[in-house]
Amino acid sequence: MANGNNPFLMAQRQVKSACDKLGTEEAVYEILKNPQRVVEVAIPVKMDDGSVKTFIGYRSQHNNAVGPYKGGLRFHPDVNMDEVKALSTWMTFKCGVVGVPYGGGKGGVIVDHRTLSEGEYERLSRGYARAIAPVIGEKVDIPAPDVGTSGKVMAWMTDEYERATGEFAPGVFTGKPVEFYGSLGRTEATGYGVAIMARAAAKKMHLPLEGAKVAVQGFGNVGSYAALYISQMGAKVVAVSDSTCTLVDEGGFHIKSLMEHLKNNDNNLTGYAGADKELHRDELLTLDVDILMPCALENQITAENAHDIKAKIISEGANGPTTIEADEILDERGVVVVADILANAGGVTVSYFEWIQNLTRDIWTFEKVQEKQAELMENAFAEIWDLKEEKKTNIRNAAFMISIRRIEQALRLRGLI
Ligand SMILES: NC(=O)C1=CN([C@@H]2O[C@H](COP(=O)(O)OP(=O)(O)OC[C@H]3O[C@@H](n4cnc5c(N)ncnc54)[C@H](OP(=O)(O)O)[C@@H]3O)[C@@H](O)[C@H]2O)C=CC1
Ligand SMILES: O=C(O)CCC(=O)C(=O)O
Repeated sequence: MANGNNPFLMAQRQVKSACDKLGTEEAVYEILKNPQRVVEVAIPVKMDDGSVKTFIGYRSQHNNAVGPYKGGLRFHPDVNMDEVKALSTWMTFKCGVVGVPYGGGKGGVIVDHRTLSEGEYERLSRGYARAIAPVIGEKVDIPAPDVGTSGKVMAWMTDEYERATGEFAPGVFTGKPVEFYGSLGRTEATGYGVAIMARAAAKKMHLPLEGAKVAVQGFGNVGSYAALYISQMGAKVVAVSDSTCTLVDEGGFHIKSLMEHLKNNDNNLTGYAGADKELHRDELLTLDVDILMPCALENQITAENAHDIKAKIISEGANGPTTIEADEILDERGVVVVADILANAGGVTVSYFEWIQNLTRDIWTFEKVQEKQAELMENAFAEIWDLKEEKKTNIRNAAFMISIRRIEQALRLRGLI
């Protein structure tokens, strides 16, 4: 990994730049530049063939001045300590952007879960939950799904945590299945938010959403629902991709048919009969569209391809999809980038709603969840847009600035600065 594309260095530069623009005292960056704790665990798993394999996992707890650590768990072969540290840093500022009372955390395991049987996947998930049980808790650190994990994994982990501690603690993980203390609207939440943020940016730019062309990179939890909701808002999703290919349909995809195809095709987009053509997966980013939604992994939009991006709006479903150099190029070219810590904050927002329901034993309707999510994110967008205009900066910097102001207050009131 080139140093410039190390996500943790990138996260630190983003925080520093916003602290400088705000003129905060040095102690603020000094505290926020590193996670408070990073735990590495080795998880032995009995494999189906009788052998034992040890997997390495992490949990990074960035800052808890505002509230318990909060953030997802990633199962992916490229997981590493710096990535987890970066993702936990972004979580702290994401929670500050939408004003939910959490700090940032993130975890991961180095594994390609698709190579595991269902039983091995469950034993690994349970092993990870047991390993981090001493450092998490309903009011300490609350993990959630990310790449390679899902509601099913959160249910296994909640059960394992409860067995390990002897407590009934449904609020220790969020993103659980609705039938197992999950919240209606959590599965859809991140993608829904990415679509709402694209719509808010389009309105500011006087770009009619009706018929606007959209490309969505990554068709997992975030990408598929971002595609579904933006198409329901009137836009035309003309390209989607996953790690196997890019599919193009100039007439606009029927998103629910694509989601159905995935279920019947080993979770791969390739081979979908309803597409005009199939391209290499990376070709999606530079297609001639109005809105681009990167919903896969970090470092996708770089100095190498930023000049070729045709979209006028980018709504970042993924964490860290745009490098700092690419951000500068996009800024110069007038492309509006709705930054990850705002665009994908719908997930943690509805995780917060799930947690409230768990702690109070309440159950909210789908409509209530979506209405409250939309209101919270639209208000955050409006506040950040106004600050961006006032300070003549971009959305990312303004989002970090608003968040840092909130965290700085908590640090001060706790007597840490
Ligand atoms: N889940 C959530 O609530 C939240 C997730 N995020 C972020 O959103 C992003 C996606 O997460 P999520 O949807 O949960 O993960 P999933 O595992 O559900 O989906 C990931 C998707 O990205 C695809 N993908 C992987 N590599 C590439 C690539 N190089 N080009 C194109 N597609 C690729 C995968 O394809 P394949 O299946 O073929 O591997 C899959 O379709 C991550 O950055 C995550 O951190 C942010 C906020 C909340
Ligand atoms: O739902 C959550 O708590 C966190 C989701 C997440 O990992 C993220 O926003 O990147």
